[in-house]
Amino acid sequence: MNAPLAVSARGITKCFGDVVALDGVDFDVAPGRIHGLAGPNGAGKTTLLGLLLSLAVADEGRLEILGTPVGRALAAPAGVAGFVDGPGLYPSLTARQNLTALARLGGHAVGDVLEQVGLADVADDRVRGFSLGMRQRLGLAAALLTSPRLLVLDEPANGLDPAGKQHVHGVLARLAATGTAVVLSSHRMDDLEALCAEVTILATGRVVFTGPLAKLSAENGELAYRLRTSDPVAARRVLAETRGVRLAGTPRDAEDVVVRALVPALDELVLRLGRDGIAVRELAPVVSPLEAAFLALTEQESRR
Ligand SMILES: Nc1ncnc2c1ncn2[C@@H]1O[C@H](COP(=O)(O)OP(=O)(O)OP(=O)(O)O)[C@@H](O)[C@H]1O
Repeated sequence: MNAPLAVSARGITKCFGDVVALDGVDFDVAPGRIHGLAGPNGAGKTTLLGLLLSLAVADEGRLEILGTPVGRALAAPAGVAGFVDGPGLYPSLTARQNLTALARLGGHAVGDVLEQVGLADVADDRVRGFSLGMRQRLGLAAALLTSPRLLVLDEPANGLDPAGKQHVHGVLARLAATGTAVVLSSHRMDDLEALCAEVTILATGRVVFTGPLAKLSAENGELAYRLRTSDPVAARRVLAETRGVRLAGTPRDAEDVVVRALVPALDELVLRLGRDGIAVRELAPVVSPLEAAFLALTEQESRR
């Protein structure tokens, strides 16, 4: 028999008074997947993560976690770990003492998880003096102690420097490779693109996209690309003559142009430039496909 879905949500609705935080949300995550949750402020991301951690109960809908239907009790099913709104830590204890207090819950050795998140050198320092990024990593270590099969994280890269971020990404990727599902929210589209093969985009409590990132890029259509060539004047002439390519602006650096095109038209432009002896030195989307889709989809929703 196949392993059950880590998360299966159907028609989840959650209100706070008059505010509809989640409105009929359908959402699946398979084991071993890193699933990103994106959406503007107030879209419902934290509310959804809170339901996965059993910090709150949905008003309507059906939620199954690791194959177990979630009832009305505020108790997370076995195998779920994570945190929203920052990890709960004791500032007056050291990193090691914090984890030792939690380690009675089971699983891994404290030293091992401190090593995994890159805090071994500061294990015996008091958490009071920890930076935001260090606290985030310690929160992740606390979650790892229980060997979760579903890990839920709200903005895990918050406060992390680039090296710390890479470290945490590595930890999550290794965890997913062993079959743990990870659901994380982020406002950073580049982080989501680096980590997740699939995303859900929420806007005002509704799912406006859920599925593989590749599908999002394919559906998104025309993107803006920054183009740098060896001969900007001649390049402008070629692009004016190429069907399906539009000049969308000239950035501050006059060497570059911004063009809008679908991928086939862009291919044609590059081939023509080459045939005319104009070298393409740089060609990249101005905003990533995920960011472009995010903006387009969440804008549509807010106009409803
Ligand atoms: N405990 C609460 N009481 C009242 N309203 C709440 C509560 N929690 C969330 N809300 C409201 O529900 C909506 C969704 O909030 P939520 O925090 O889930 O959004 P979010 O996508 O995580 O936002 P952000 O990106 O700003 O963290 C918002 O309108 C918020 O004000």
